[in-house]
Amino acid sequence: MRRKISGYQIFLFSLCPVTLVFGHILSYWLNIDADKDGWFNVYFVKRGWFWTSVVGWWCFIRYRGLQQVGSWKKVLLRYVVLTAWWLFFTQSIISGAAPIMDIVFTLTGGRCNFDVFDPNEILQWKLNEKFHDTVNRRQRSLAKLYNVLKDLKDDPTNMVKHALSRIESWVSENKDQLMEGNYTPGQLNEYIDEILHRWRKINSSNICQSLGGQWIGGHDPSGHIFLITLMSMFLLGELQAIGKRAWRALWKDKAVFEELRAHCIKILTLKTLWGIRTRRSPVNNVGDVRDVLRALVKPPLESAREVYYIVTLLVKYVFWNNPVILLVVLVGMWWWSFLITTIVFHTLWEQLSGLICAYIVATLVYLNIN
Ligand SMILES: CCCCCCCCCCCCCCCC(=O)SCCNC(=O)CCNC(=O)[C@H](O)C(C)(C)COP(=O)(O)O
Ligand SMILES: Nc1ncnc2c1ncn2[C@@H]1O[C@H](COP(=O)(O)O)[C@@H](OP(=O)(O)O)[C@H]1O
Repeated sequence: MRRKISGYQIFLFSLCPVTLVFGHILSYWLNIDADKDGWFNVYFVKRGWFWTSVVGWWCFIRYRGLQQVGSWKKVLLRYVVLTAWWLFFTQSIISGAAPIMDIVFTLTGGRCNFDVFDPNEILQWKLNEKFHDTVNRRQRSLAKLYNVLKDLKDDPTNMVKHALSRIESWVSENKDQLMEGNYTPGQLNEYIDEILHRWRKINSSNICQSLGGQWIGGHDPSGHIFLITLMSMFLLGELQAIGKRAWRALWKDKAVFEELRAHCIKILTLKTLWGIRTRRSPVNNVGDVRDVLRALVKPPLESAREVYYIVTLLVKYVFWNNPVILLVVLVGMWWWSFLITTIVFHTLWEQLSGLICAYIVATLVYLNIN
């Protein structure tokens, strides 16, 4: 017999594909910049599986507890399947072997590139502006490349030493030395490339990045689209099981809002220095110094106490009693990053391959959750 798909499941299974189509359409109208090195990308999205695991498991523990062995074993199994797929697809877990996404990339003609100098500027010796997309990234990559080449100094060929001296002189902004050499920028790029590829098997984007190279040329399935699809479907998929309890808990605690309101009103109605009337001495009609001092010290202390109550109430309400709020915020953050990726990064085919690879596995896992 055919199982009925609920409205929630339609939402769960269509969120990422619909967002990809939506973002792709937006990309024709919008021309936005996204910072690859921004804190949100670096500390949240790029460590997304960590945040997703912590919030997902915390929600499960708070709403279901660990007593019902049957239920957490199923959750654990789903988590292990998704984690294993994420690891195989994006990380080099077996020493020397590349992750699936990097195997696809190299099989379709991609490689780690070291075109440091602009090959068209034979006399000028300019840095290749296409070598990494921002000045900061280029500088960081050059520093990495320099360190690697420096460690290869014992290489019998003169080439390495030559390349090394040239990058070093570039880094220290001494272009004159570059012009004196007998090489063209294009030849030097080739030397560096050859030396590094001969020295080490560069078969993953991680190794390439660690050497300062640029991972270009092949079909590069979007790691962000892949990871965010997997994370969103995990969080929203598990929300199916805890949703009702979470919703009830959210409204059970309504008294918290009254308490919060009372504390906010207290802060707003605290008497400040100019709100306090000092008692005047009947002898010389001068204001009482103690009143002034009290007015200086008391309001800040009382506000600090109220702020402390408010923060404690909020932390208890969100982190302890209603962690589903964290889950929803996290899904919102992943959705936003997904949208940005679809607008700014990769080709449509690379986005689609990232999506499909995560989507198929997550759909198989969550189609028969009950
Ligand atoms: C009830 C039974 C007990 C439950 C037992 C489970 C307890 C789990 C508790 C949770 C603890 C947290 C464990 C988290 C483990 C991790 O995942 S740590 C590693 C985190 N790493 C990431 O998140 C990296 C994600 N990033 C990427 O994969 C890549 O950067 C990218 C996004 C694919 C991009 O790749 P590029 O090549 O840079 O483009
Ligand atoms: N939403 C987003 N915000 C910022 N950077 C993003 C992004 N989506 C993708 N990127 C960046 O685009 C590059 C390709 O991403 P991916 O293959 O993971 O989809 C990565 O660069 P770096 O690997 O140089 O950091 C990644 O950080």
